Amino acid sequence: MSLPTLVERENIQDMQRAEGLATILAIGTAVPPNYIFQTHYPDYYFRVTNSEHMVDLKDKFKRICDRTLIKKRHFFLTEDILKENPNMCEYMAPSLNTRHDLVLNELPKLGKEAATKAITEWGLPISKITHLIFCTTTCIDMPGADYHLTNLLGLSPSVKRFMMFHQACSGGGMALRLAKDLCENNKGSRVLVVCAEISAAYFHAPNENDIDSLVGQSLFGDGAGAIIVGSELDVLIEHPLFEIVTATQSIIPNTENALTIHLREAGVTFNLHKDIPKMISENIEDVLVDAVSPFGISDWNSLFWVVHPGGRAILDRLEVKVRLGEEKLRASRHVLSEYGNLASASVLFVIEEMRKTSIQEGKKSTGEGLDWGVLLGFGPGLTVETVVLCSLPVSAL
Ligand SMILES: CC(=O)CC(=O)SCCNC(=O)CCNC(=O)[C@H](O)C(C)(C)COP(=O)(O)OP(=O)(O)OC[C@H]1O[C@@H](n2cnc3c(N)ncnc32)[C@H](O)[C@@H]1OP(=O)(O)O
Repeated sequence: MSLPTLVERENIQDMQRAEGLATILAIGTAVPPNYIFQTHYPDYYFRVTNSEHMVDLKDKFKRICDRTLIKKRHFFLTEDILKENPNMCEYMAPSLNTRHDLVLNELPKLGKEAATKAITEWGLPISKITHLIFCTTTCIDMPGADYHLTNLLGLSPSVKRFMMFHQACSGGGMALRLAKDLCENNKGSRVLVVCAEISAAYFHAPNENDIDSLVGQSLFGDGAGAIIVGSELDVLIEHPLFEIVTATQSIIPNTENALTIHLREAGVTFNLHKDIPKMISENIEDVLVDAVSPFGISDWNSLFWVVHPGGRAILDRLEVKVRLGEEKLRASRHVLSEYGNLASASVLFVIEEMRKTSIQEGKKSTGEGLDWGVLLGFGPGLTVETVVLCSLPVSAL
């Protein structure tokens, strides 16, 4: 038998590719039941870390918490768990083993809760999931959370798994970028994306010489988001929510040390430069021009916006810089207020919030009635993940 010719090989490649854009087909989110109101958090945090004597630092922390515009955050960690694990409450004490042991089982379970909601909404049998992408900054272990989630959900043992460790807040956009490539290049594929974060990895006691870390303690919460992506839909069962038009990544010049995240014996530590909001806002217009001007769009207010709610100041500065109407970042501000910064999972919560309110408010499309939108994730680097989306008619849902 002769080997396939070049033409025949190209035909094989064509047959392997899907037609049409990768499309978001379902979304699910989950949070741990335990939550703390932000107004109560300074008292709680300084009490559980035995830091009540740091009166001035606590006052500063209260000021920071007030300025976050976060209402509440959900946490797997409880006061009882922290009492049983005092090394987590001592500033930078070796505690990586403790943190990993606590989180290892919980992370796939939280991911399962979000994924189950997405799979139920999607409507096809679970055996149709061909790929799984699991993204977390919370713990590094093998076999990873992708493997455990495969077992918990009962996915096929031949599901093709991708484990994305330690990608922080740009991880959600990155996972969507990978899902798009997988769907469009593998006919018939259905990709389950799960981003799950448990902030126990980066809970640290206060220290007056580490205000970056203190700022982080006012921001991060726990949550998991799941999305199913596919091309060439089964239109009788599947309901498209958003098309993924393009997905790109860029580095903001000269910001290498602005946001760094490290895995240490004390858990995940981070440095947050005070100027992160300024650095993002001053560069975002260039990113937008690259991403959406090829489609003839230059009016940023004609887009719907799914922005990673990294902190109130990031949203405020971006809104001013690109002259957005005050309602444009409503979904991002809502997620920040209700859950805090959920790192990689945040953008999935924002897109879920956008589709939910678009339906509730009788808008014509899933993107607040608009056709084109942009999803922005920000992570260490500073790295920006930009996903251009098209919304779809609500009437078809
Ligand atoms: C994990 C990832 O990959 C991506 C991420 O999302 S990382 C997280 C990104 N988020 C951020 O960087 C936070 C952005 N910042 C903010 O949202 C706001 O600055 C904030 C809510 C934290 C505070 O609000 P604000 O309007 O700046 O309040 P402001 O009154 O100026 O600051 C409060 C105090 O915090 C201090 N502060 C604020 N940000 C600081 C920072 N990054 N480092 C050190 N100190 C900081 C201020 O100096 C001030 O101290 P005093 O009260 O003693 O003067």
